[in-house]
Amino acid sequence: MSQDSSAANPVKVAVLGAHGRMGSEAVRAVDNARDTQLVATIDHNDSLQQLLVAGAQVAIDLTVPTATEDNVRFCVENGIHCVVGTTGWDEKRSARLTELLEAHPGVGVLIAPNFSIGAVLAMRFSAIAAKFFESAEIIELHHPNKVDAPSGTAARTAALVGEARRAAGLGASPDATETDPDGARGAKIDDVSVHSVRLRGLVAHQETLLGNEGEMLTIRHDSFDRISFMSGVLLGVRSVGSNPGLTHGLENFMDLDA
Ligand SMILES: NC(=O)c1ccc[n+]([C@@H]2O[C@H](COP(=O)([O-])OP(=O)(O)OC[C@H]3O[C@@H](n4cnc5c(N)ncnc54)[C@H](O)[C@@H]3O)[C@@H](O)[C@H]2O)c1
Ligand SMILES: O=C(O)C1=N[C@H](C(=O)O)CCC1
Repeated sequence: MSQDSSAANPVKVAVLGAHGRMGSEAVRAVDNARDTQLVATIDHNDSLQQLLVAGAQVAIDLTVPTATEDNVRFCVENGIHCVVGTTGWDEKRSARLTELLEAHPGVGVLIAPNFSIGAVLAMRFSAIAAKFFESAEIIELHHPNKVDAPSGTAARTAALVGEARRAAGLGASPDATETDPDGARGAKIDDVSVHSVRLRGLVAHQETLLGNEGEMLTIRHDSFDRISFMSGVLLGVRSVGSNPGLTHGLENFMDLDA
């Protein structure tokens, strides 16, 4: 699945959002890997034309929900593959991107709600376990500088859990709450309650709680440091060029069934 890259023939990579928390870590990761070459670093107010001048083959987008769609459109229209970690890719945006990619065959875009291997596995484990439990809720906990809630990972996990519950003929989790004026029961995504905590000291953490009479299964993942996302970012960079069209989720580039 991987693009043919090597130290002698490195993939030319640009990082968008390069001054941010994730972007600066990605700049280091791309710079340090033997088979990738950092050719451009772009942040707010920099011109995307730099990508063309630098001959970028893959752009990593780690910006903000309001900017990511325009960035990706520019890249696709110019034949640059994209690895996207930025949140905000709802169904409408994804549908527009799929249409755009149909007009640009050969270009690949990976949208990865979470690049950490543990979080990808936690999402998969949650989806597998979901049909065996009467109740399911998600708690996501992040640093207080995060601009969106709930997290992209929690939204994706809730969608996977909701889909598995529906397929198994389960309805919404039992809940006798009659009034919830302040949203104490969380956001509802695919009939799954998602609770968002923002706390100084945290990076990115999530729990899927699954309950039956007399038991609870907790599937928890913790990213203590943004380095945890970098092997996934590099896997995306190495794989996206040989996977044209839209790929949703890093698990598609991992051998989870082995
Ligand atoms: N998929 C994952 O594994 C993963 C992990 C962590 C964060 N994220 C997501 O990545 C995004 C960035 O997170 P962060 O914590 O690094 O945020 P951040 O605020 O630290 O960084 C965002 C950067 O993007 C820049 N920016 C804003 N508009 C831009 C534009 N039009 N072009 C280029 N740069 C622009 C900002 O100036 C800033 O430097 C968020 O959506 C976050 O949820 C994803
Ligand atoms: O720090 C963030 O912001 C994160 N964003 C992603 C999300 O919203 O799921 C991934 C985890 C970290």
